[in-house]
Amino acid sequence: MKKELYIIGAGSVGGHIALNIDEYSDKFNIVGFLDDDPEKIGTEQFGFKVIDKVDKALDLKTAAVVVGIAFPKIKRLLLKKLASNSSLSYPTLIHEKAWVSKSVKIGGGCIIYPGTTINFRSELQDFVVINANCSLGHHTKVGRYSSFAPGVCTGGHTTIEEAVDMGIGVSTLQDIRIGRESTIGGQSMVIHPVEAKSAVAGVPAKTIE
Ligand SMILES: CC(=O)SCCNC(=O)CCNC(=O)[C@H](O)C(C)(C)COP(=O)(O)OP(=O)(O)OC[C@H]1O[C@@H](n2cnc3c(N)ncnc32)[C@H](O)[C@@H]1OP(=O)(O)O
Repeated sequence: MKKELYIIGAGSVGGHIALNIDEYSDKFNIVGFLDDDPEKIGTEQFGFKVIDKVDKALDLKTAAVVVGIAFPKIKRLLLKKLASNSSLSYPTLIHEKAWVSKSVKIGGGCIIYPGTTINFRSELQDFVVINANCSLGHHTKVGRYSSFAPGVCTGGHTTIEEAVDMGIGVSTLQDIRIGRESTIGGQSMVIHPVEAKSAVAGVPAKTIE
């Protein structure tokens, strides 16, 4: 029997999952969205109803939930709130056209979009979103809640800590560490370690104000 699946966030990530769930898994029936935007509640988005606010998930019993939100800090805040409902489960969704090497470890609640490749001995913690056409080099480590926009390429042994926002088309040199809660601007080439809670951009990536 298929399990009921709620999608949190009726935005671009949630919409992508709603429209393409059959390419991720045949184990779920989407019930609808939960979203805090009052203008969306009661409307239909991407073919499914926006049923209620996110808090509704606190009352659900044994449902599966996908957090369709890319912004790491919003994702983290929301998941900390939902942690009080221990009956929720968070499946990891990997698109059928992603390639994941043997020996890769992927935590719960992750979303891996099509076209992405993840090379050997990489590790993704919980609630990581990897958008389309990313290439994660061998031994890449990604901390929980971090998100990659499309086209991010990591060199081997890159370490990305918790809740990092990797902008569209970012690349990293091998052996780079990016500190927690940092933001990396689109199309940046990261060649030096990035301190926690900083914003860097450019080629090579430098701190921006
Ligand atoms: C499918 C999808 O749509 S996924 C989402 C795709 N979108 C992204 O990935 C967005 C990535 N975001 C960015 O690159 C943003 O510019 C950020 C987050 C790095 C910075 O945004 P803000 O904090 O608003 O910075 P702001 O626009 O004020 O720019 C600050 C300075 O950094 C520079 N800067 C900003 N982004 C970049 C960048 N990507 N590369 C080089 N320089 C940049 C600006 O030119 C500016 O420089 P100045 O002070 O000399 O004029």
